[in-house]
Amino acid sequence: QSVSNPTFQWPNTLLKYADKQLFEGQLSELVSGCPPRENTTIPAQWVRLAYHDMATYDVSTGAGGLDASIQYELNRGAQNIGEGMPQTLSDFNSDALVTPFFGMADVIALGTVFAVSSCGGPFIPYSAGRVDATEGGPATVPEPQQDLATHIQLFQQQGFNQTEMIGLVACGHTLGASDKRISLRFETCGTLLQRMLNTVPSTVSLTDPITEPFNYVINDPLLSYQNTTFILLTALRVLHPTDTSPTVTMFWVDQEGDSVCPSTGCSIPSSSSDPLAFNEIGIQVGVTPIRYSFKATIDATSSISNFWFEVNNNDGSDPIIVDNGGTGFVLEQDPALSLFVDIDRSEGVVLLDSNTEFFRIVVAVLGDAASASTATLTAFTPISTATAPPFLPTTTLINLILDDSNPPEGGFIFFTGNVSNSVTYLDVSATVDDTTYTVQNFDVNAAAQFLTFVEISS
Ligand code: HEM
Repeated sequence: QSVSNPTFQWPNTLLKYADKQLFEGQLSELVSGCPPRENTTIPAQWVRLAYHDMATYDVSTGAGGLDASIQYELNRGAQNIGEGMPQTLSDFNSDALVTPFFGMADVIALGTVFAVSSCGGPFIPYSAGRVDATEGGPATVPEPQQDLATHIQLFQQQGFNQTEMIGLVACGHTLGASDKRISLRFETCGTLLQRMLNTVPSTVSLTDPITEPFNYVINDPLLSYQNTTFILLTALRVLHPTDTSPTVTMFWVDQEGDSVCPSTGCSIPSSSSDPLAFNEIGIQVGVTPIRYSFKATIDATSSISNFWFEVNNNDGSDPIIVDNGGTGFVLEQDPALSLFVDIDRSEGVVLLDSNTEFFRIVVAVLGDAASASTATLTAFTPISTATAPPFLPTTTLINLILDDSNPPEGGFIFFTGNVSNSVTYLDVSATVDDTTYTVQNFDVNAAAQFLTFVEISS
């Protein structure tokens, strides 16, 4: 039995994150088992919020739709009444899921996928890429005292005909306080709810729907410069039936020039293999995700141009080459090897007195000490500390300083700066003489598990 799930083409930060949240993410735990809250259920509150957010869509102008404008629309009397609305947004805020490329609107849609599934409804194929509004939309949520003609007209404006309206209302309302969950299983519920979630402003384009976890997803490589070598950390998520025990090998070739790798490439076996936990949606797929980790030591002079993997199922079948659709996983000199967060030189710091933690980030930049150079971090914090919606992430610009404790070495200079442990993503930028290098969407959580933590008591 072979697994033939869709192929993931790296790098695609949005798709990779969407796959991870859909099949491994913890948001699903908040609605596991269709739990009650107040006189209703959490899933019902999440789905109602998604509909009310989407209900601003106007098919004639292409404006509105699922865009998180609901964050600014909660003071509209009858339309968005109820504690379930701010509570739902608070659930989403506290899960720290938004990123610079995945906003609250994508979280609202993801929440509906989990909510519907947890109450016995169908799996809704998930697309990401929504764009968050910065203000409220028109007040076009249908109200119960309006007549049928008004409801029909409002749904038409939202892109749904009369039959679809009846279907969508039925699918949504079986999630509420009443216990008639049966109609969620209507075949059409999945289709109608998917359309509801994918009703977005006409200027927005969504990813193709994700229906299954991708085969072979790699972790973005993490680098460190150490004593004439690059240390490269990466990992490959492999899905396989439980009756095989594959071995996975990483290969790479160097930059043209001084070759130290044989013509077949340098290679190393995985340093560890660990089962990954899929969430309730992921488990339904029925395969075991395993993460194979790699730590490659690469001669810094011959360097690396691309890498790939060989998955051997050890069952007599030919090994599977995982090479990103033929190109390999390419590391360009600029920016990947010219500017990187140095994972071994960076560290976690625990302040024992206050029991707080922060990260001391060290950035390696190609250049010599005499170069005129500056470096900055843009730090992204997903969780808002606001007590009521809108819950908005914050970004902070941090000027880095030359790092005394990491003097220039191997053609690199090292900058440092501290970021709070509530930061999840970093953009890094450095200018050396007249050259600017930038790295976007560095995943702090993914890096944090490789950091050394030091404890200090002042
Ligand atoms: C003519 C259109 C609609 C009208 C007039 C309407 C009206 C209402 C009203 C009055 C409530 C009770 C709110 C409360 O007091 O908590 C409600 C609940 C709900 N509605 Fe709608 N609705 C409409 C369409 C939809 C659609 C299309 C969906 C989703 C697909 C939806 C999903 C829900 C859910 C899940 C609840 C239960 C919320 C909870 O129990 O907290 N509704 N709706």
